[in-house]
Amino acid sequence: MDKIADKRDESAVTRTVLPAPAVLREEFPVSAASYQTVAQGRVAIQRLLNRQDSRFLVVTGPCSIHDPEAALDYARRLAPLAAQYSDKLVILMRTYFEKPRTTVGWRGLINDPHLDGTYDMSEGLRRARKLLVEITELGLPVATELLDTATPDYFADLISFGSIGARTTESQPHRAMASGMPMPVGFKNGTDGELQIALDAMQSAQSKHSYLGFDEDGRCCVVRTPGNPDVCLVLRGGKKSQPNYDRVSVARAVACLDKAGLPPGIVVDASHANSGYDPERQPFVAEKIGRQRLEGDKSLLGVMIESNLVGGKQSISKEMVYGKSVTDACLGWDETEALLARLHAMF
Ligand SMILES: O=C[C@H](O)[C@H](O)COP(=O)(O)O
Ligand SMILES: C=C(OP(=O)(O)O)C(=O)O
Repeated sequence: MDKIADKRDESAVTRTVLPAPAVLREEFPVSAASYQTVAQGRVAIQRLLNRQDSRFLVVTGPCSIHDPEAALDYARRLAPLAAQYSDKLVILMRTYFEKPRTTVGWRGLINDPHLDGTYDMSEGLRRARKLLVEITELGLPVATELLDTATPDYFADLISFGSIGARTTESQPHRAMASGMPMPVGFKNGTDGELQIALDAMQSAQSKHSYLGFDEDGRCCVVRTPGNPDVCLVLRGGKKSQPNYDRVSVARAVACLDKAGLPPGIVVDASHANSGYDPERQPFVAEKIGRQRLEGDKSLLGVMIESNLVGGKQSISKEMVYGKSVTDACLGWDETEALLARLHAMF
């Protein structure tokens, strides 16, 4: 009998060992100030989810962080506003270090911190953790997308709100990972606008799971989770320019949550398909959500904004503009500051 020729070259796959999570946690420990910020951020969101707090949630920051210095600059501008508006708004900074791509492209600071295809993930994880410590020390809580199921081991202790993205909401490993996260987690509807996968994900994440993961020393282990009671739905629109934040879409989402026995908490991503990928439309969407909420739709907990120091986006090159997105186009700082003031005045 002919032998089946196996033409795969297994030596073509290489592996580089990373520092264990415990090593980075020791290198960049959580200070007392950071601990307090993270805990207060988590409690604030839990209270919004449980209707014990009627403030409006605003998660704002870069689509992706590629320059920690610019991100810290953004945080230093946002932190005083978050404190100033804290009577009516719960403001978190969007600190996204991992990017899911439709096909291929730069995958974020953790994956490729030098933006040159060298994939120095050890440095990427260090930069991400260091920045999270620095931002939370300013008293500003942060939100991030939990994209790779292993990376939260390196920084979950610094995050107040996690998000599972449109491309991974249907993934079993992400649901299981979210079920053990120590912070509230929002699940996005699918890129095609499908809500059901997010509802299923919320139900799954509320349950206990056991899955293959890692301990703080990086050893492979069975991770057993208690289930995460603090979950919500994030509406991000469907294909390209198909928004789902209008009254009818929100009412439909609330009815679906109710039918599934899930809490009626909804956050609206004012970017992506909800703004037709036009960053200048985000204020319109965010203010519309604010008005819908004021007019009685209490299921609307708040909004997410993609914003940076400079509006728009740029390609990765040798001469990049400071504070400008290298992934989706963002709203500029001045417009963001004005939007926050208007949202504060609205409530
Ligand atoms: O928020 C970011 C992007 O929309 C997401 O990473 C997909 O980007 P892409 O379609 O450019 O790959
Ligand atoms: C990738 C993102 O969003 P979505 O999953 O909705 O595409 C994001 O918010 O960075």
